Amino acid sequence: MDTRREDEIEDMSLSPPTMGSMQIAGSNGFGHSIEFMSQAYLRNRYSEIDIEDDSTSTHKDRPLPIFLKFEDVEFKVRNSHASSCNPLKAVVTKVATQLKMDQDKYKQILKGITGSIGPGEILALMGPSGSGKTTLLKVIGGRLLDNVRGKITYNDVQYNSAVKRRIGFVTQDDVLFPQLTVEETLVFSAFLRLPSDMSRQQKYSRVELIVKELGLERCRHTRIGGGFIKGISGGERKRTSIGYEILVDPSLLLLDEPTSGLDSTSANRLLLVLQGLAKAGRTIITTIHQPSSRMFHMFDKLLVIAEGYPVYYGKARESMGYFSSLRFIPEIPMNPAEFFLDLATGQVNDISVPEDLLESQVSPVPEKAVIKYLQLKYKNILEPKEKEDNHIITRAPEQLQLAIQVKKEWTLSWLDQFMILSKRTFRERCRDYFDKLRLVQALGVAVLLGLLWWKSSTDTEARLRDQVGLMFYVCIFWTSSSIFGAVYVFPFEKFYLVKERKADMYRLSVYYVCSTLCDMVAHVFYPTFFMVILYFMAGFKRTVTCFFLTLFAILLIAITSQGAGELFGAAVMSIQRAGMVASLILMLFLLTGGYYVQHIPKFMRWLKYLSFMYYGFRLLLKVQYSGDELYECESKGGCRKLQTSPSFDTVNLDGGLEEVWIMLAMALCYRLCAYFCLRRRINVCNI
Ligand SMILES: Nc1ncnc2c1ncn2[C@@H]1O[C@H](COP(=O)(O)OP(=O)(O)OP(=O)(O)O)[C@@H](O)[C@H]1O
Repeated sequence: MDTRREDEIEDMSLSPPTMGSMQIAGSNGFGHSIEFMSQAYLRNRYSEIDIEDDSTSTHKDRPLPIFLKFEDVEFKVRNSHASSCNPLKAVVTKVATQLKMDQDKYKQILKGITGSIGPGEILALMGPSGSGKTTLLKVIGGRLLDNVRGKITYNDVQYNSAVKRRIGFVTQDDVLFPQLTVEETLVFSAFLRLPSDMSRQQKYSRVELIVKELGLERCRHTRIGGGFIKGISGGERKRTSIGYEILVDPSLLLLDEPTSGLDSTSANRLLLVLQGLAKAGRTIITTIHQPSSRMFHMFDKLLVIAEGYPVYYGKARESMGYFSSLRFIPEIPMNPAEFFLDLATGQVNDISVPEDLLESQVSPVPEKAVIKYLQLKYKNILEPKEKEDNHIITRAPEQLQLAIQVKKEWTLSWLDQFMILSKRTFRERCRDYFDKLRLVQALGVAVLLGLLWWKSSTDTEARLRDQVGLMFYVCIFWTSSSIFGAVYVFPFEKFYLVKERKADMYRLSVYYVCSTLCDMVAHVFYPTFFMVILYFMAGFKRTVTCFFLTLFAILLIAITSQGAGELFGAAVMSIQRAGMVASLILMLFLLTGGYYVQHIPKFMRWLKYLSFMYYGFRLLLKVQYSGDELYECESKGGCRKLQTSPSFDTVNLDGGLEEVWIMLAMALCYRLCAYFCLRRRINVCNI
């Protein structure tokens, strides 16, 4: 057994090993990384490293070049399209589309967009808000597959799971775990995504290289943050998101608004990084709102979209010339991006317009007319461009076409994925602020209950009643605490899960098992601390067996409730609705738990058999009061010792195995249902 290997597993995200021959000398500054990036390009750095060490690249050579071509791409959605995570609506939409029904209810978002891009190039998608940039990016990235028309090819091959692995997608909102540091984020991603034939040392080195390439050294040990947690800056967050994607050396990198929220200097630096990545052989497409003139000149190609139609596609540096040739000329000095956006929204206040457009319209020219004019003009010149693009695409080498048709396989075995993901999940959940609050709450409530029920006994009927009341309260407390502790997990992690599943990082079953087990630690430890405090303060039966059996009953309640919480969360997948559903069901379980109502009418009796609180409470009673004595439980709560044979409503408190089996079966059943709900929900979710 390789002991070093074990140590590395233990301390995966701590100090990465030194890089030996790959150590990059120089300052930690971001500017230096850029310099480094261009040097990397000039010396074909990735290939050199492969020869020297083979430790930084996923592939033997530079990223497999991807020639992307999209022809006449159209995309539509139903007008009444609601939550994309609603499987029922998704199925109805799909069926309606296939039957070609409800055509008028569709909204056309992309209306015939054509273009192409090769390795080493950056294509900028520009257009006003709502014009369809993100949608086009998602269609190209294979994130929207239904209702798409047109042809999209990657080295002349259509989208498939092998192509998917070659695509990196940086979403507009950075989907990163707030509790992890920058380095942990990258290390865990590297361990989950890089192939198993790469050694740990090589994976660390790859992270190290990315950290340096993207100038993340200064914040590598800072948490990502967000919400209540103070974390890294917006620019650092964006660079971490890019690093997360380029870890696996994608050939096609798609970025949605990577500069949004950044100041112009940070945005400019980010684009320099992208330029470096493109020069290293990647194909890059980015949507961008208002780049500065300096940034604009870093793009190789430009696609301007207005209301879903293309109004310009071609070399970025020729774009001004194109609009001038149409006689759209700015009357005041304007940044090119600003000029194109004005045109794409049809606002021509400071722009002189062609005479034929002026003649056919009233003054001032309506916005719609400008957009229509631009679309028509673009259509007329589209033909020759297409021919030129075809020429580029058909030159894609044969071997690339073959190389991309690799069958999809998981990079790691189930167990390996489990080992890495459970470590990440545990670390991330342990740092959760709310989890710590739950522990404080549990300990506080235990002390409070202990003081209120100080040394309670079963000497008199009234005292017995008190103790039974305490038991039911404990039952309620752990049911609600565990349900609410679990119900938000999947709705909250939905976006992380969708993102990582789209990148094929791990199997859903691995995620589910890791999530359940890591959460279970809290669901086991917190009730244990709680019971240690409460049990002896409240004066329950003082025998070791009784203590452990009571603890076991509480743990069973907590674990079954956790399963129920997971199921409710996975079924609704929305933070607001999950809370509401959990409260309603909890109330139902509480009422039918056997304390408030015992003589439930026959037609409603089935409810109590669904309530695990009913079985949990019975189990607690049996543990505390089992023996020779028989107790009669009354409708107003409480039980009393019986001297004679039990009456009709008497519960025989011996045993308890039946309740244990029922609750174990319920815990398992809830989890199985939760897993299938999660699978169903996540597969139709989109980000
Ligand atoms: N699933 C959907 N259901 C309904 N409408 C949608 C859907 N997806 C996109 N749209 C609509 O399509 C249009 C284009 O959206 P898209 O997000 O692509 O625009 P965008 O150009 O990226 O905008 P922004 O710059 O503001 O991000 C918008 O009007 C949007 O409301």
